[in-house]
Amino acid sequence: MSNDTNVDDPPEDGADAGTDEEQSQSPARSQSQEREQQGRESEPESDRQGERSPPESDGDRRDDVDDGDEFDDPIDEFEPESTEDDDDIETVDDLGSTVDVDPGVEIDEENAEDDLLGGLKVDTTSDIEVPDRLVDQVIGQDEARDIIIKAAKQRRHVMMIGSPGTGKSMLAKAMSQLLPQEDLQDVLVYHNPDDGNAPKVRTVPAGKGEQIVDAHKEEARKRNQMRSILMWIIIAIVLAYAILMAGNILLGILVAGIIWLIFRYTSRGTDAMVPNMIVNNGDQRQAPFEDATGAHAGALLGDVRHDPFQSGGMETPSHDRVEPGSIHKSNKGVLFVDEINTLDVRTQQKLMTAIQEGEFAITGQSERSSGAMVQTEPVPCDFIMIAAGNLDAMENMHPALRNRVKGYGYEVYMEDTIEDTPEMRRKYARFIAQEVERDGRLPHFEREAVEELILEAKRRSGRKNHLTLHFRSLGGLVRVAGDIARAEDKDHTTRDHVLQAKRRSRSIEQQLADDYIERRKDYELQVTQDGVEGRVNGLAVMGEDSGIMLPVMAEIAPAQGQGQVIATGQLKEMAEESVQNVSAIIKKFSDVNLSEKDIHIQFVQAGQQGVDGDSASITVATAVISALEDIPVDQSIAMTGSLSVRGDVLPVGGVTHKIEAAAKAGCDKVIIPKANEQDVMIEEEYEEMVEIIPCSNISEVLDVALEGEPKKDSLVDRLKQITGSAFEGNQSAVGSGSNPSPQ
Ligand SMILES: Nc1ncnc2c1ncn2[C@@H]1O[C@H](COP(=O)(O)OP(=O)(O)OP(=O)(O)O)[C@@H](O)[C@H]1O
Repeated sequence: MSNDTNVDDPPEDGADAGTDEEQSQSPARSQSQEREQQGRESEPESDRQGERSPPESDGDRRDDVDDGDEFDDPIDEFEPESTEDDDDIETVDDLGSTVDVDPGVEIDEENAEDDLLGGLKVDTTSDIEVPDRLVDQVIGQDEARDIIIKAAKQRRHVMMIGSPGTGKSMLAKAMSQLLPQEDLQDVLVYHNPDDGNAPKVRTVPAGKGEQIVDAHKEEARKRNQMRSILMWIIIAIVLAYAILMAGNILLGILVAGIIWLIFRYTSRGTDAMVPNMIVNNGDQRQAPFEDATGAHAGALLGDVRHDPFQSGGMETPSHDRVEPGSIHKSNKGVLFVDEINTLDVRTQQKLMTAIQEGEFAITGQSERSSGAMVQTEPVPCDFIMIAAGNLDAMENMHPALRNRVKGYGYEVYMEDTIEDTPEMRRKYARFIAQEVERDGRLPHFEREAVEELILEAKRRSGRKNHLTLHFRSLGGLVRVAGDIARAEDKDHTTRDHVLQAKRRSRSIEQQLADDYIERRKDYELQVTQDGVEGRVNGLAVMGEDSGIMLPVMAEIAPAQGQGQVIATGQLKEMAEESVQNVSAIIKKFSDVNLSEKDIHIQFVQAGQQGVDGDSASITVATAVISALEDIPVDQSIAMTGSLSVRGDVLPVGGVTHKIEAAAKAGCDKVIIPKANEQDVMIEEEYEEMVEIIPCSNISEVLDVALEGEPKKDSLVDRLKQITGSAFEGNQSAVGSGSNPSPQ
């Protein structure tokens, strides 16, 4: 591959990509650049109407690329248009770092702390200014944002790991806006007269490629025109001679036909001289951003199409069949690969080579295709890779590829929540304005609608004083609410629209959970009244945002041999372990000889998914103790909490959704771990329906859940003694019904 200013001639040899400046910027590319220093170029014989230029040294290619004046004829007249004037995108030197963007609205600083909009004095989101640059639109993720800015400056690769919808691809796109546009190049592939299966490659400054192709086409057109004229003159002479001199018109027609055929088939050669522009950055206003998520080898690494007519003058020249891959299209820009672990190992290895070399030859990816015979000179692919994925992406990523990213870049973990501050709430209001503007059709949101969405962001965070950073799903809510307002032909989206949207945009898990609850009501499987021995209403989470009530039943039966704990209901590993922990406590404090008994524990209708996690261990303990002691459990209570082997109730996830599920199912009280008390952010409508009882040890749980007084020296009584001190201390919390509001 070569890169010089003699734009219309393919070079004979040499390999290059990048510039001296890039050399200092991208250590990953040092090998290719060393080669590039040695690369030589010369013009081919075929193209230049007899003109030849001697091979010339590449020297400093930066100069070559930037200097369009030395273009040879006939391209000289096609000076590339300057791209500087219309480049209004800031370069990395004036990035402005992570300075906060002014929302363009007055702020009531005094009341900012208590105001859900952080003191923003706005009536609707149309009053809020949306920043132009994508990097300024990113909310939260300060570390990732700083890294992206730094990596854009230093041309480093980045690996972003985190939950979906937290801004990974947004940051990658933002990075492409930060890269300098003036480095962009067009890539042309030329026919190689010496070896038809080894097309030559040349890079030229962005915008110049199109001019070269046009010039070649024009040249080819003129050449064809000349040939046509010549052909018709010869045919006319032949016909005239045949008629006038030989007197044989048939012979004349025959010869004319042969001449026509000869001209027709030999004319294909002139078209072959037109280069194939595989990367065209002529119209690019910013460095390219290529999303190669889930791309197969051809789309990622480039391909050469199959040619069904491989001979007889019908074939398509190999350079015309070359297709660029994402790695080539993202040259000087950003290659974004989400779920990088889904790329097969060979593709990951090739990607690694491309990163290392900064250039990668294109060949046919299918072994059976005629394209596999073709291999171009190396094509530049000096991209910055942003690899993204969830935590498991790291495990399955090729270790050497990860090592490349680590060695020449940064790794960053995306945050899921951010502290709730007035400044952050102002940014959330701006997020809604951003989403409305991006969509282009949604009515702007009224102040109350924004407040409701910020409340929802708090709720979805699942942590006190935090806001969720799962913006994709929050953006989904904005769009549904806006769509409802639009369908009603309203000028603005109101709080009511947001509430409707929340009901409408329930996740599949929420819809399933609601369906379960309905069905259980039909079959009277849901017991929420009276006391039942050995039965406890447990609570579980489905998906990310939905709770479900899951009864647990325990039965004690005489053992056939050695007594054992038998748990059914598709328990997963963690849940099984929690059952073992519970049985440890019971064995220790019960005077019943458990070696003679089997303890059966059933997770009733746990469903297809099975039970994961240990958040049901207080439920299991309560059910078993109730069955052992023959004390009924109050069925108006539901509970969630993990249990330590010493009887402490430990915090669990998803308490808000679980409490809401218990309320929906008809329970009056919900026992939760005391440590989770601050995470409760239930919807207003459920606040009146349930009393929340935080507990810190199993004794407190039993005290609330079991009906009637425990007998002296019973298991319940003994448990009270071991957890007595903690129990005394937390007595006040029990039954207090503390019910934190969403705010
Ligand atoms: N931090 C953020 N600030 C502002 N908007 C955001 C942020 N994160 C996500 N968004 C919004 O959510 C949309 C989706 O985010 P994005 O595609 O970047 O997520 P992602 O992390 O790449 O998810 P995935 O891994 O599923 O591809 C963005 O287009 C943007 O509108």
